[in-house]
Amino acid sequence: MKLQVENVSFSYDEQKIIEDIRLHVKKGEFVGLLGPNGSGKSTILKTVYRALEPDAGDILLDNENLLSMKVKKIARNIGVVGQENSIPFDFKVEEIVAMGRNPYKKLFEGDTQVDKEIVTNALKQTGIEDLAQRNYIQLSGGEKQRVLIARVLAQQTNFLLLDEPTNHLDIYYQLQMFDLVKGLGVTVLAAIHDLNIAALYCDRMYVLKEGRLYKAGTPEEIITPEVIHEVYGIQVDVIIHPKTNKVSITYLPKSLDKREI
Ligand SMILES: Nc1ncnc2c1ncn2[C@@H]1O[C@H](COP(=O)(O)OP(=O)(O)OP(=O)(O)O)[C@@H](O)[C@H]1O
Repeated sequence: MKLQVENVSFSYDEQKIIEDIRLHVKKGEFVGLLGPNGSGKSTILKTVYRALEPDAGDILLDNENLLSMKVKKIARNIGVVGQENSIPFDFKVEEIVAMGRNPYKKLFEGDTQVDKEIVTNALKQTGIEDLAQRNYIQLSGGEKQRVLIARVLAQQTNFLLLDEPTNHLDIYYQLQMFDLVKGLGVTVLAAIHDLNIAALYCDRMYVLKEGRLYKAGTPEEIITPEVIHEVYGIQVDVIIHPKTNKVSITYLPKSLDKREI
């Protein structure tokens, strides 16, 4: 499943939020969206999962126009883990994960044995079997996030859109979740703040600045002291880590003595 975003723009009232965004994600690729707060990462993802309608441009999923695709078809093709964890009613965890199966059902159709096995498996994969009978509303931020990741796993789509999917998770679960998603081998477009995590998992990345694409490339091409300074205005040190063979970044705070930098 591949995605093409072609010259997409979006404004709230008169204010341009993203402009002329061109990006693509090849089948099986893990692509990161980076950029400072407010640079437009969520807005791009929202236009792809149709929460927002672009003012201009096209979005194609496997060459089919996503903007005219039926909602149920989109739900069978695209799984979304958004930033907000709110669920309008207080369902049990297991019920929320089972909602991942809805795109495959007719109205009022119950869960089949296969659905139940898929849900059990998603609970296991995310390590939340113990939470299955708990009420969602009572969970911590990180637990909620794992429930929503389990729901998207139960949805079994070939394409995932992730908007900072692990921002509430401790580092153990962050790595577990990214390993899990990477292991699925599906196509992924993910907004990620943590540059080290992005470098570990992304095949390619796009950097946004003030609603426009600033640069695209591999983690080695993007995560350089120059680019990070231009985009985030901070000093960093970057090495290729001998164990991971991936870019590893150290932040150099302003408070550090200039001579030490
Ligand atoms: N409903 C809205 N009405 C007006 N402006 C909005 C609305 N939602 C978002 N914006 C603005 O759009 C811009 C882009 O926001 P967006 O959420 O896409 O950024 P982001 O890169 O995902 O940021 P973050 O890293 O903080 O999550 C911001 O300046 C934000 O204030």
